[in-house]
Amino acid sequence: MLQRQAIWALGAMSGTSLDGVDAALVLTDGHRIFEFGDTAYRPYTAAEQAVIRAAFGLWPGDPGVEAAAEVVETAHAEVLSRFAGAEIVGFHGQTLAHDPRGHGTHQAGSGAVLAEVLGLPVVWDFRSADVQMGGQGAPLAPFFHFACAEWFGAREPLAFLNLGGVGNLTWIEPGKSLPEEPGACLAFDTGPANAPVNDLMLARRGLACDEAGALAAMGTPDQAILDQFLRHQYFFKMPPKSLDRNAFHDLLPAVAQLSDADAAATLTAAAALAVARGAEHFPCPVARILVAGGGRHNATLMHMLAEALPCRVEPVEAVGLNGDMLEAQAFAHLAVRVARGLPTSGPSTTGVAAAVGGGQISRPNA
Ligand SMILES: Nc1ncnc2c1ncn2[C@@H]1O[C@H](COP(=O)(O)OP(=O)(O)OP(=O)(O)O)[C@@H](O)[C@H]1O
Ligand SMILES: CC(=O)N[C@H]1[C@@H]2OC[C@@H](O2)[C@@H](O)[C@@H]1O[C@H](C)C(=O)O
Repeated sequence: MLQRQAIWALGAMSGTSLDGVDAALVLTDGHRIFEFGDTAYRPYTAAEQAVIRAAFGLWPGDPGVEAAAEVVETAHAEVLSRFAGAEIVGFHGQTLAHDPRGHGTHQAGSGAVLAEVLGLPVVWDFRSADVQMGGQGAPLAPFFHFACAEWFGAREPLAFLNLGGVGNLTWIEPGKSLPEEPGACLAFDTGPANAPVNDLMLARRGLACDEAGALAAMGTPDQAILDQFLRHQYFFKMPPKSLDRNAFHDLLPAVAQLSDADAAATLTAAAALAVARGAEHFPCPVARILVAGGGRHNATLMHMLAEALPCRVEPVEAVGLNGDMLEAQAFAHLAVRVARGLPTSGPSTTGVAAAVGGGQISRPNA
């Protein structure tokens, strides 16, 4: 593999919401993105979701983990074998447990199994090395975000916001320096994003989410609850920082007395205000925040973000990116970085002691 040559890499991500597997082709040399290629999505069946969900919080060797890994491998093999032309695969797997200061990090699914099935080198286990060197093991998308900013010709500082179960921000100063050098990127979790609203919708309405933010749009946020929310110690920590998923466990009980619409409005406003608090940590202001992840389909959340932030808030589609595929594309790009010995995280993105190239590479035996 020539060091400078761009190759087609195939990335795959199975997110925390457990809806399915996203896969995408990227032409990259590990530094620059030259082209985005085909994408595909393979939903999990309800039965598959149940097997994986039963293994949430478990570690390698625990009962139930092997079954979850098999489901993850089968779904990935199915969707990834639809593609032709890739030279390498970046396989994130499904995070079952993440405890950077304790056990470590655990993504289900073996890259070695996939390498055999696909007949391609597979880069996987992207997060362990970072955690072992004292990093948070997440987020890993920032160096890819940096390459995206260069790809669409950004000249001013900007930020990417991912609105999944939690929110995370990457602040970028394009052209400033290579992303492996501190100063060009700063990344951190903002706080809860879609997860509390989803939990509320499930508990009160039996629905998976607040479609387009329609319920929240009918309610009024409760200011006292929001004030209390913003006093949480997480907002006073300096980035890079990542969220303990249980850190905001008292948010849902706090809205128990509110009507469905007011509760949805309050939780949606909390997500937006958490992002605004996060933006206060940017080393310098940005003109725009580009939003990826499912939360950008929530019009009420997007509206509240625009109100809370002193800059433009736009879906990543505004610059020609695909907000549903960004994470899969990130692992395609990161796979090439790993194969070429380039770092995948650094002190300003995960808090790791020094820039580190995570991931192991499995090659087919034949
Ligand atoms: N049309 C919609 N209206 C409202 N919310 C939506 C819509 N589509 C997606 N969402 C929200 O986005 C969530 C899924 O987001 P996404 O696919 O980015 O999560 P994920 O990648 O699994 O999570 P993470 O990035 O935390 O791993 C859904 O659970 C829902 O809350
Ligand atoms: C441990 C883990 O799987 N974290 C995921 C999760 O999903 C979104 C957010 O939480 C982010 O921190 C990360 O994934 C993205 C792709 C990242 O590492 O950048």
